[in-house]
Amino acid sequence: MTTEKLTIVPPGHALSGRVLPPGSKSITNRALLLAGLAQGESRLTGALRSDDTRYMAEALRAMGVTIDEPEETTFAVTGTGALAVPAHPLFLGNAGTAVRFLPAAIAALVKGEVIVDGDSHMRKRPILPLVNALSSLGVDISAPTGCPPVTIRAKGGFAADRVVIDAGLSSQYVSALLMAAPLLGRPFSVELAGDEIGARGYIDLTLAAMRAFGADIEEVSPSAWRIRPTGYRATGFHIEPDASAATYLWAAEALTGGQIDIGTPAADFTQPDAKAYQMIATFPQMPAEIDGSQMQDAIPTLAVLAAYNASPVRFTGIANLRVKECDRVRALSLGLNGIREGLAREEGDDLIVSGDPALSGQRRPAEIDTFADHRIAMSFALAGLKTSGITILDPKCVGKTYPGYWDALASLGVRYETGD
Ligand SMILES: O=C(O)C1=C[C@@H](OP(=O)(O)O)[C@@H](O)[C@H](O)C1
Ligand SMILES: C=C(OP(=O)(O)O)C(=O)O
Repeated sequence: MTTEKLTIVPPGHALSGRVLPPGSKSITNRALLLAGLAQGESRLTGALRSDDTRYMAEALRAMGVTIDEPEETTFAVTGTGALAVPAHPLFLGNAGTAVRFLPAAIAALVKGEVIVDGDSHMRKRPILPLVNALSSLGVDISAPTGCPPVTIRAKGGFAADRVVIDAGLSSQYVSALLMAAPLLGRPFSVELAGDEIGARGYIDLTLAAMRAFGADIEEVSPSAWRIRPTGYRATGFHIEPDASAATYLWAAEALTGGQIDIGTPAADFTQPDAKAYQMIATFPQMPAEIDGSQMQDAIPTLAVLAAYNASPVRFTGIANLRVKECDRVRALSLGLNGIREGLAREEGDDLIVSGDPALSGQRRPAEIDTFADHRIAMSFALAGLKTSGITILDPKCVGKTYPGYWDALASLGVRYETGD
């Protein structure tokens, strides 16, 4: 996909067929890291190959981990139980999982200076709560802007055995500290500063992956964990398909009245975004209010679907969508209002989508600014299934988590006009 823009041609028929979403980004990047921290060879199957997982794999390679890619969806990872000082700053694009997970593991294992950096979007995504938590553990770490780049002068361990972390902005800070904990020489406790945590399900994904690689975790309370210093054990690990990617296929099915077999029942996913399936199933009678706090990455999908719903939908609990790959609340309201003025409005951090089934079959030329955000591109493509004239700018940004997205829709009969 080298084209600058892509106009979706509404297929005019129900989308039916079989499309298997790629492996989970969240689980692949956890598994790559944990396998890289273990001694010996781990074989990761069902894995995602995309920009985000490439950045994680390249960073681990730069620190001495051997990673082979024998098949399209398999990584063979051989770790030594140690991480070397990389020769260059680690450039991690806009991969939140890599940028947030790596500094804690580096602080725990590396002896030397490491710079963790990302692209211009990542340089606007906050990391200060994690930096402050690591500082409180005696780690020499700085991020002058509160966002990457982050400089860690690592001493290979922490000076305390308990950390309190504020996860209001991102659960990834908690996951980072949890995954570093088994590497320390003594038991370590991770506690949340408040009860409020969006995306709690991602912490459960972290705990499950850690346990699969041999970690011993006691859940002291719903917001506190005690982890024994076991290190990690190399293992074979299968990664389930990506639930956030699945939401586009579920929504395409609901919008067009089709039947798309994604190969995995919604109830079988362990990722938080699978909860969106129930919401999508209510279309075109979606609820008047949807709390997005526990299925954040599915909100762009649900918001574009809501544009075709019979009644308005208010999305709440989505404040931290403003600090994702872009300000998603703004990108959604701009894109929806670009399709039809008044289709969406922001109220504080809530997004209200008015719902206009008459958009189906209309021609509404609109160029959707994706702000290089894969989820904005993938969700607005759904509008293009029903309304003609929807043009997605920078369509290749889907490579962050779903490089095969445009081909997947094409395999269901969707056609495109390119703007080149
Ligand atoms: O831990 C993870 O794998 C993720 C956690 C969520 O981010 P936040 O914790 O920053 O909300 C989610 O949006 C992101 O796509 C993946
Ligand atoms: C927020 C996302 O990604 P990350 O934080 O991992 O960059 C996402 O994939 O929607």
